[in-house]
Amino acid sequence: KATMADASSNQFAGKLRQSKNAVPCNFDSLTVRAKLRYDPEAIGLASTDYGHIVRDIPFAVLYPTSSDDITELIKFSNKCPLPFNVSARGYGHSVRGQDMSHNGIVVNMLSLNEQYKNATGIRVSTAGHYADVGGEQLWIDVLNATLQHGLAPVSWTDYLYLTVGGTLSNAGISGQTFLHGPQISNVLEMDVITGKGDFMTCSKDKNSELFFAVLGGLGQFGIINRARIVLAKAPKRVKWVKMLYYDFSIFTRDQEHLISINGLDYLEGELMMDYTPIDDWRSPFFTPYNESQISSLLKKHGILYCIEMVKYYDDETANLVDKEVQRLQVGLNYIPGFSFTRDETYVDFLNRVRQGELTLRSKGLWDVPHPWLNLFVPKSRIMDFNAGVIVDILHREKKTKGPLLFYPTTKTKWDDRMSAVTPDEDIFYILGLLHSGNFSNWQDLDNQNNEVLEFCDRAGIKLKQYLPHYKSKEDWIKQFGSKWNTFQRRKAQFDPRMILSPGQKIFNSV
Ligand SMILES: Cc1cc2nc3c(=O)[nH]c(=O)nc-3n(C[C@H](O)[C@H](O)[C@H](O)COP(=O)(O)OP(=O)(O)OC[C@H]3O[C@@H](n4cnc5c(N)ncnc54)[C@H](O)[C@@H]3O)c2cc1C
Repeated sequence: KATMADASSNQFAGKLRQSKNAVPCNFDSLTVRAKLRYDPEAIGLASTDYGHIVRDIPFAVLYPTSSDDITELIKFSNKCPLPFNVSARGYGHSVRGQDMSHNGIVVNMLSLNEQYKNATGIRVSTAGHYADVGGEQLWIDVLNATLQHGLAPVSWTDYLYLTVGGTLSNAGISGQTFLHGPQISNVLEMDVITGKGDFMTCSKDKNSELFFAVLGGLGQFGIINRARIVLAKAPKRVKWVKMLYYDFSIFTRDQEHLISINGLDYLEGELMMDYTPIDDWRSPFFTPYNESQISSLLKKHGILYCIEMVKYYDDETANLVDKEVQRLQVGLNYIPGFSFTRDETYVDFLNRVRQGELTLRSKGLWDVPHPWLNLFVPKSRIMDFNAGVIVDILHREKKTKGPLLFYPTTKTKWDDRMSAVTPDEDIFYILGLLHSGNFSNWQDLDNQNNEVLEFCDRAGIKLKQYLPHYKSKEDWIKQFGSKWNTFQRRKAQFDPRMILSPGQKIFNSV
C-alpha cells in the first residue's frame, strides 16, 4: 500500500521531471523519502524567514534524524542528470530568503535534535576547553550547557536564538568581536557534508581548504553537522555601561580608544535619533527618568551617539570591578552626567534581546518585514560616512524604524583564508540598520537602504555587506573582491553541481 510519502514523492519526482525536463531519477531508491514532507505547514515554514520579504516555495522539506539522511539526499541529487537544490534551514532568521530553495529541498536542521533522544547535541570537554556542538543547535542552548561546567564560548551574537550552522555560515559578530574575533574565528574543527555528499572532518590542519571555505561561506560548500567551539571560564556578572555623545568624531575616537586598551570585554554602539524611541526593543536599558533627560538632549542635538561597554566579573573580582570600570572611563569625553551603569548576570546580559523578542511577539510585531542592511565600513572613511549616511540620509529622511548599531572592530582576528569578507583596513565599523517595517512600507525602507549603498558607491567608500544579498553576479564579485577566484574554485571543488544554498543567489541555480 502506497504511503503518503510515496505518493508525494512520486508527485515530487514528476514535478521535477516536468520542470527540469530531465531524465527521471529513480526516486524509489531514495530511502530518506519517508522523511520528506510536502504538507502546507512544512512548506509554509520553509518558504518564509525572519525577513518576510522573499518567498521561495520548495518542492519538499527534509526532516532528517541523522547526518546520514542529509548525506543520502545530497548524493542522490548529485546522481540526477539535473540535480535539485538543497538548502539547510537553521532557525530561519535570514532576512532575504538565503535559507530557501525554490523548487528544491529545504533541510529542516532542527529536526536533527530527534537523534539525541534524552541527551542534547552539545558535548563539553572541560579538559580541552571546547564543546562539540551540532550545527542545528541554538546558541542559547550552547550557553546553558557549557555554563553547567563553568565555561562558555567567548564570541557571541547579540541574539542567541540562532543556530550554530547559520551563524558560522556568516561570521557571528557582536561586541566581543574586537577582542576574540567573530564566532568563525573560534572554531577548532567541523564535520561537514559537502555538496558532493561527502562527510568530512576538517580543521586548520586537516582538509583545511574545506574548513576555511565553510567559515563565512554562506552555506555554499557544505552543511555543518558538528562544530568544535572554543570555551573559556565563564564570568558570573557584568557591569554594563552606556555613555552618550553628540560629537561624532569624539564618539568614534573614544570607541577606537576602548578597543585598543586592555581590560574591556565588550564594545558596541548605537545611533539615537530624535524621531525614534530612546530605548529600542532589543535591550531596554534606561529608567524613565534617564529617558526624559536623554529626550531633552536629543531635542537639542537631533542625533546622539551611544557607546555601550561591558566589564565581566565574578566573585573574586567583585570588589574591584567598579574601580576597573572607572579606569576604563579615564580620558573618555562623553557628555558629563550622561554615563549610565547597570549590573546584570552574565546570562541576562548575553540573552538581553530575548525579552524584547517576547514583547514584540505578544504585540504581533515580530513576524513583520525586516529590510535590514548590515555594513562593514572602513575606518578611513568614517567621517564621510557620518556626513553622507547618518546625518544626510538617516537623520534627514527620518524613516528608520528599529535599532541602529554602530561600532568599530578589528580585522586582526579574522583569518583571511576564511570565506568571510571584511574591508581591507585594520579597523572597520559595523553598521546595522535593523529595520522593522510593515507589509505596506518595507519597500520604502529598502529604497533608503539602496540610497545608502548608492551614496557609498559614488563616494568611493569600499564597504562590504554583512549577511549580504545581491542580485547580480558583478555585485557578488565586487563583494568578494580578491577572494572571488578562491570562492569560485572552492565551489567547483566541494559543490561542483551547485546544489547548496541557492537562496543566497550567488551562483546560477541548477
Ligand atoms: C533578531 C536577530 C538578531 C541577530 N543578531 C545577530 C548578531 O548579533 N550577530 C550576527 O552575526 N548575526 C545576527 N543575526 C543574523 C544571523 O546570524 C543570521 O541571520 C544567521 O544566518 C541566522 O541563523 P539561522 O540559524 O536562523 O540561519 P538560517 O537563516 O536558517 O540560514 C542562514 C544561511 O546559512 C545556511 N545554513 C543554515 N544552517 C547551516 C548549516 N548547518 N550548515 C551550513 N549552512 C547552513 C542556510 O542555508 C542559509 O544560507 C541576527 C538575526 C536576527 C533575526
